[in-house]
Amino acid sequence: MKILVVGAGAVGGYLGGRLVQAGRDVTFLVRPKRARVINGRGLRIVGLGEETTLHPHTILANEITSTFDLVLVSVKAAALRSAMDDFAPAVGPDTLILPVLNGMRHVDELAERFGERRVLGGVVVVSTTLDADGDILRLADVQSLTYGSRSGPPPDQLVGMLGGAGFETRLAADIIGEMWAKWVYIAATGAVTCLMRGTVGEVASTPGGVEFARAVVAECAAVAEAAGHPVPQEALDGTRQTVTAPHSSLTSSAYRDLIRDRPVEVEEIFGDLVRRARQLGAPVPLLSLVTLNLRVYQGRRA
Ligand SMILES: NC(=O)C1=CN([C@@H]2O[C@H](COP(=O)(O)OP(=O)(O)OC[C@H]3O[C@@H](n4cnc5c(N)ncnc54)[C@H](OP(=O)(O)O)[C@@H]3O)[C@@H](O)[C@H]2O)C=CC1
Ligand SMILES: CC(C)(CO)C(=O)C(=O)O
Repeated sequence: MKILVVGAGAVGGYLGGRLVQAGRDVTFLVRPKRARVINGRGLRIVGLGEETTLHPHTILANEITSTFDLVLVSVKAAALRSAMDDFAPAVGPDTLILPVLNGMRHVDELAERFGERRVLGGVVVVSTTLDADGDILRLADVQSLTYGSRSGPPPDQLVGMLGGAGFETRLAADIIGEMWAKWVYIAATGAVTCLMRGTVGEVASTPGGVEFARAVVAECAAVAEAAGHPVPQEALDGTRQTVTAPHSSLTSSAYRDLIRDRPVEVEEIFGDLVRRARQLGAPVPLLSLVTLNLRVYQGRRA
């Protein structure tokens, strides 16, 4: 079973790297600069006491000559459109496409381009970033991938392809519900950390911080509920606990991008949630505020 990982960044490099370690048939679709790094110093996974160097197969867009069984899409939202052009030749009649981007709207873009049936839903929980050397730096010991079909039959063939490779995997019956739950989690974590410019713990240990974080979670959860995908109580309690933990060093990838002056996935994580909330009549003053705040940031960068 041939897997093409599109984007060897923090998420794709980590999951793809684990699959390489487990002996799976993995190729990374990369752009020339990233190819030079990986072909020079290797694909390195570091942090939390680990220092792993791998030498995976890499390929550039113009070198794709065959199709793959699975395309794992792990680019940032802003790069999705050009990535779709790049990996299109790798998509054959039976290829499945599994995106792991945060948010929801990438699924529609992929389905519009490649067809509803082959585009799965995916939720990844890792905490990784690329360091100055281009190595994949692990920030927390969490790694899971939940995936599932959005409409067609369950993709049972992926169980063996992705399972047992050093990260948890789960084939979900309701992947759209799981994506909403993750969206609530990431939007809440992102809003708290980006708006307050601090870690979860810094916000929670400041007077008013816990109340603020709770209000953000309530807003996000109300949108999911209004959209017909209420977050299960246990997951919601977990999110609330995570974003109000006083000593937590947790941030979000949106916040990590913000403090490094990189583009933030503003529209995908926050703007799209606000848009849906308005359509559904759910009040979202805090999410509107973080969206405006980050749009100003994004505008200044442009
Ligand atoms: N980091 C995290 O902890 C988590 C991130 N996510 C989500 O996962 C998604 C990916 O994030 P993350 O991995 O952090 O992002 P990164 O920026 O670290 O990685 C994205 C990678 O995609 C590559 N890329 C972009 N366009 C192409 C292309 N056309 N062909 C090949 N490679 C391409 C970039 O390479 P280049 O060097 O060429 O620009 C880059 O290496 C986002 O939606 C994010 O929200 C979800 C959970 C956790
Ligand atoms: C799970 C979490 C919060 C890990 O960083 C994430 O998805 C993100 O930051 O994008």
